[in-house]
Amino acid sequence: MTTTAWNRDDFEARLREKGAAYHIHHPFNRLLNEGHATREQVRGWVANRYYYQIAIPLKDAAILSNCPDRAVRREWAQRILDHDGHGDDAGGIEAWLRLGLATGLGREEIEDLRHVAPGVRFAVDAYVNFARRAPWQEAVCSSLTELFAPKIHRERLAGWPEHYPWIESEGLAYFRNRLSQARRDVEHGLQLTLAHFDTPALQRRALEVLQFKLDVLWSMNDAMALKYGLAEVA
Ligand SMILES: O=C(O)c1cc(C(=O)O)c2c(n1)C(=O)C(=O)c1cc(C(=O)O)[nH]c1-2
Repeated sequence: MTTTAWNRDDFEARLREKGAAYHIHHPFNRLLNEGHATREQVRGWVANRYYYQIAIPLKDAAILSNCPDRAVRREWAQRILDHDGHGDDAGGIEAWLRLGLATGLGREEIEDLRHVAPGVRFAVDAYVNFARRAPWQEAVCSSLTELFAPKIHRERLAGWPEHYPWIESEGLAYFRNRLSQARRDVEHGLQLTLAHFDTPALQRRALEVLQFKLDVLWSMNDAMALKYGLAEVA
């Protein structure tokens, strides 16, 4: 067992190694991003992931409610505005709904959550509940799967127009917006995590927390694979 803490670079490298378990490698995500999904699988994914999208601001509000540091709250609050929208910006949840419409889903069937699989609901709720109950620094750390998200968004932007020409291209705006937002968010979350988790025990805990969040995303994909199958289009 380690008796001294990793320095910041080594600790960051350990966190980044966790990317090997990111849902980018899940068979259901591979089916989607390699272009083998049916329309029903694509629509099912978008409708289920909507439940994650609407949970993110609840999760971020839970972090704010537990965080006594005003400077952190000032910066973190931006995430809620990004998703819920503000002023002329309709926000990420609305962008996700437009993605759904672009795939041929109706707004009502997305918003009423009729397609959401129980396992997706449980996994997402576990993430929100974790943020409500854990020390705010752990909840911040759990957002660090976003270290790995720009790659998965870029894969969709690069591949989907060719794989799924039936999706109206404006629908992909969500992924474009997230490229810059995720970079900014992850920089903030990462600096907070590297500063706070500075003993061997805390650093081990940070890796456990990140694994928990990876498991949330992986379980969502398991539930979607069970519901929509892993059969490829011919
Ligand atoms: O499409 C994806 O694969 C993906 C993954 C993740 C993630 O890694 O948690 C997020 C998002 N997208 C995303 O769009 C997003 O807004 C987001 C916020 C968070 C978070 O934990 O605070 N993760 C993610």
